[in-house]
This record gives sequence, C-alpha cells and structure tokens, in this order.
Amino acid sequence: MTDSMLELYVHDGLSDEEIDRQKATYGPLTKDVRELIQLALQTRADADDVARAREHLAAAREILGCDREDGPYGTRFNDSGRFRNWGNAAIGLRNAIAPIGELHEDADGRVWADIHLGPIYEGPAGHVHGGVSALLLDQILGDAARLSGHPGMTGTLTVRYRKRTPLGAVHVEAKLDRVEGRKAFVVGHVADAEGICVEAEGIFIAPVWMVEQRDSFAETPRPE
Ligand SMILES: CCCCCCCC(=O)SCCNC(=O)CCNC(=O)[C@H](O)C(C)(C)COP(=O)(O)OP(=O)(O)OC[C@H]1O[C@@H](n2cnc3c(N)ncnc32)[C@H](O)[C@@H]1OP(=O)(O)O
Repeated sequence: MTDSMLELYVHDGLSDEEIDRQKATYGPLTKDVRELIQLALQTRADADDVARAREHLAAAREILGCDREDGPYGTRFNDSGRFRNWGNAAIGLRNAIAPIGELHEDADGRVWADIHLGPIYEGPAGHVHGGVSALLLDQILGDAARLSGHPGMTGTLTVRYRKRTPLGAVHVEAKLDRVEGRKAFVVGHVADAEGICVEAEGIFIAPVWMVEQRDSFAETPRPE
C-alpha cells in the first residue's frame, strides 16, 4: 500500500455508541447540505433574498468551521469492525454529493441500490451525466467484488451507454462474474423503469498488500 493510503486507513477506537452519535449528528447535516445544493440550482429568490440567505450560510460556515479536520476522511474502523468511508464520493455518509444511500446485498451475491438522481446530476438535458453513471457503477461493482470476498482497486471499468438515463429513480446493481488470480471481474448495470440504460464490466485488482490482508478486508462489513 502506498504510504498515503496507509496513513488514511485508521483504527480510531471509537465506541459503537460514539459512532451512532456521530451518525445521528452529521447525517442530518449532510442531508441539509444536499438540499442546499439543489436549492442553489433551483431557487428563484431575488438578489436581496439571496444576499440574506448567504448571510445565514456564512454564519453556519463560521459555526461549523471553528472545530474541523483537515484533508480527506479516509477509512476509519473500530474494534467491533465497523468501517466508515464517510467521505466516499459515491456513498459517503458525510458527503453531500454522494448519490448512493442504502446498499443491499442478496443471498446470491447481487449488490444493488435504488437511487434518486435529482437535477444536480444532470448531463444531457433532463438526463443523468455519463460520469455520474460511471461513478455509481464503479462503486457498486467494487462493492460486489468486496462483499464477495475479493476486494480490489478498479483496474479497468468498461461502460456502455445503451440509452439515455432519465433523471429520477434509477436502479444500480452488480454481481461478481469470475476471479482470475488477483483480478475480480464484475458485471452490472444502471436501469430506469423501462430497463437497462448503462452496462459495465469492471476488473478489480487486489494489490499485493491487499491480498496479504485479504481476510480482514473480506470480513469488512458494508461501509456505514
Ligand atoms: C477497498 C477499496 C475499494 C475501492 C472501490 C472504489 C473504486 C475506486 O475508485 S478505486 C480508484 C481507482 N483505481 C485506482 O486508482 C487504481 C490505480 N492502479 C493501481 O493501483 C494498480 O495499477 C493496480 C492495483 C490496479 C494494479 O497494480 P498491480 O497489482 O501492481 O498490478 P500488476 O502486478 O501489474 O498486474 C496484476 C494483474 O492485473 C493486470 N492488470 C494490471 N493493471 C490492470 C488494469 N488497469 N486493468 C486490467 N488489468 C490490469 C495485469 O495484466 C496482471 O494480470 P495477470 O495476473 O493475468 O498477469
């Protein structure tokens, strides 16, 4: 593992109660900020009202910024094996731009999520940005590899956009296809109510350091 990844893979010794307390404190903040992001796009407030709202936002920034961490969140875990990737751009609990909420895993290894992609994820007019679909697929395919006991870094992600993906409700799912040495091949797709919009194959490669720790990674529960 590169030093920078090792430094951000931290046993922070938090109790389960403290983790729950942090979830209860920061989860709603993330939700508020997510709504603000959409409001910044959609508000019709006039200049005076925008100026007034910005004063409140400045006050909030001052309160939130007076005691803060620097840099990325990384991966944190505790003695009971609860892992937190709360900064993750696709699924992080404290990341207001992360579109994935709850992740599900079926007994047959299929990993899936139902997601609402609002207007802040727009690419072509009224439709999901292709990079956002790739983000969702990278995460879900990676989770399918990890939850099947073959965690790895994305080596290659091949994405085929079969039809446009409308903004709104989408379903994303993935499943391990096969394993060859340190490489896990995973397939998946993004679908709307009419069917598959984007399909993908990912090759997730376990670096040597990850293979050496495979047992502990394989037991990793889904990120909170
Ligand atoms: C726990 C973490 C979960 C994260 C999930 C979220 C998804 C992400 O965003 S991950 C971030 C994006 N990905 C990255 O930044 C990865 C950057 N790349 C790397 O770290 C390395 O190139 C890595 C780990 C992919 C491969 O490195 P390394 O282990 O040295 O590979 P190497 O020994 O050269 O090759 C091993 C095998 O993989 C193959 N291979 C190497 N690179 C690739 C690749 N990019 N694509 C496909 N196959 C590859 C080789 O041909 C070789 O195959 P074989 O065993 O059949 O000969």
